[in-house]
Amino acid sequence: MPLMGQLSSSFAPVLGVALNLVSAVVRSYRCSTYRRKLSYWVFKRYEPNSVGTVTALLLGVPVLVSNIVAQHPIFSRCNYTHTILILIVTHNILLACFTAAYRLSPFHPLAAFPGPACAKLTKFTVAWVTSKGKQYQFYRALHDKYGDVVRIGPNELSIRHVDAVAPILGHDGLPKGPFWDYRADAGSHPPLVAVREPREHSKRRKPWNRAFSRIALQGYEKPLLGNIERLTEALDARTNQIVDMTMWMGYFALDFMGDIVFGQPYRILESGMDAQGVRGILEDGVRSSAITGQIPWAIPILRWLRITAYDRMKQYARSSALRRLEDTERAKDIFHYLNDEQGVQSVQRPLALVASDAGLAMIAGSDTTTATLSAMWYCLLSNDVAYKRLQQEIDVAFPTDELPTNLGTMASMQYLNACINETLRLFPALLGGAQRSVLPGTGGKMIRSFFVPEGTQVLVPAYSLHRDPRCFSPLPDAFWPDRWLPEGDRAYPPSISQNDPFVLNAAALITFSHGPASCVGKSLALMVLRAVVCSLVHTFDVMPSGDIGSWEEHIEDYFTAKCGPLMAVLSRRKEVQGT
Ligand code: HEM
Repeated sequence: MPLMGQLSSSFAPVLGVALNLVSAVVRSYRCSTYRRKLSYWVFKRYEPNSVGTVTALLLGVPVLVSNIVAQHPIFSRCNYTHTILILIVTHNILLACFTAAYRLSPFHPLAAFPGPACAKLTKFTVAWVTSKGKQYQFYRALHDKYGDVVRIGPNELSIRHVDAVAPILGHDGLPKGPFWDYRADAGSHPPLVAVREPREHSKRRKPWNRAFSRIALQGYEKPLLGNIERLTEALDARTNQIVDMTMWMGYFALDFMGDIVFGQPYRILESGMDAQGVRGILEDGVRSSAITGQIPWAIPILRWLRITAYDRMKQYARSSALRRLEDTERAKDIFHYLNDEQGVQSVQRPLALVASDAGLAMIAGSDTTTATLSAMWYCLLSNDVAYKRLQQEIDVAFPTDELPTNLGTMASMQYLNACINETLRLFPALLGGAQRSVLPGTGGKMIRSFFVPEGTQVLVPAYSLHRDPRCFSPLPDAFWPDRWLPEGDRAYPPSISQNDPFVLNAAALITFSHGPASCVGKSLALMVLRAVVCSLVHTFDVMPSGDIGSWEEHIEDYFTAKCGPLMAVLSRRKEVQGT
């Protein structure tokens, strides 16, 4: 007998029983049409992701109908437990099929938007891509293939267009999306970045605005220069050896942020090692948060199973906050403002809330600064012409051998700031962009010429937008700081001519986001970037060690960028060549 025939004859009875079973279940379900329809309708209409609702729909509904279904003759040999199990399995298979069919169907509100079927079907696709750290490349490849608007989830769009920046992120834009859900235990306080309700967010941002006022920033100058001095000393002790610039930028960022957030540097620069494993705690927390943010309904389950690194990061922030409270000589650090130690507010902020926000300051400040500084070294070490030109500008501005300390002078240095802008463009620390939401009940939103239905999540993918030739041309993928200079000061590389069309759309630079939830620490970040690069380029000659060409390929995107090692050799400059 041919193989197919044998198979069909042996499987026929099994198949028959299985089909009979499914048809019995379906027929029995007809007795309870309303309940079956209820769960499908709820999923179809709301695609819920709260654990309670999902559990009720997946398990509760089959249990509810079990009494009726159990009467059917096909279940006569099954005990009650088996009947329930069969019902749960069949119910969920049917539900998954209906949901999948609906998400791919022309009846879905986002049916008109192109995208890969795997992303339209489930957010697990982006969660998986995120777990590999390649979200930013995934989005870019999708935009290159499908165009400016791509469906990246059942209910989510990525929009790569400068005209989408203001409607999504701006003052009349959209509130934050469910990426930030479940960041705090019930009754506890999410950090500022996770506050989705716009009025609450604006209220919570007030102490942050005080922490980054002009006066407050002046207070952070001394710790900044102190930590740069320690960084310079640590690198000076390692001149003519191979050092990992990413690692040292990370050590600096942690020490500095520890100093200005909690008034206590971790002294990692002095010891040359992260003995408490602070960097690991923060990196694991951010990575876990980036993945689970794609499937936020899973967070309570992971928390219940005690397997979320995000909570370890929160505990760490809390213990740092408690230590800071015991400090009798309280500096005017960020904690000072977040804890309202000036007594500006009529109501004292709860410690849990202050700890949550202080933890955010540590993470938001250190990860992003590390990634941007590493990227800046990569750009400079790969571009000898730019490095030399920057060194020359620094030498002119700071002609003595002393470490540069005048932060005002640095702010006005044209080429230094052009190099920083160009790094922020090519390597935004939040590569994928931040999610916003068209809330249910709002009737939808027009973004450019597209109508985005309510219940849709949207983002502007920073990395893809920053490399869009319609916004930055020529050489959108290359490090060319001159694009940020006035026309007369630009030097053109041989590959391009002065007659090539030039486009610089600064509105498309969203490294610090845009609008009411944009980076509150932007001024501090720029001050730090200028001071670190200025001091090190002034003091050392930094050379790449080996081939650093593939550094860019190893960047991982866990909401904030995680950069791989960048090996370099530093030598102390004999004397500054100032004029
Ligand atoms: C190069 C360095 C930095 C980059 C590229 C960066 C980028 C960003 C971006 C893109 C956002 C917006 C997220 C969103 O729209 O949902 C953000 C928010 C934030 N950043 Fe930064 N950041 C940097 C440095 C800092 C520093 C030094 C701090 C200081 C503590 C800081 C504190 C914050 C806070 C608290 C938020 C949340 C703001 C809110 O939700 O209102 N950032 N940052």
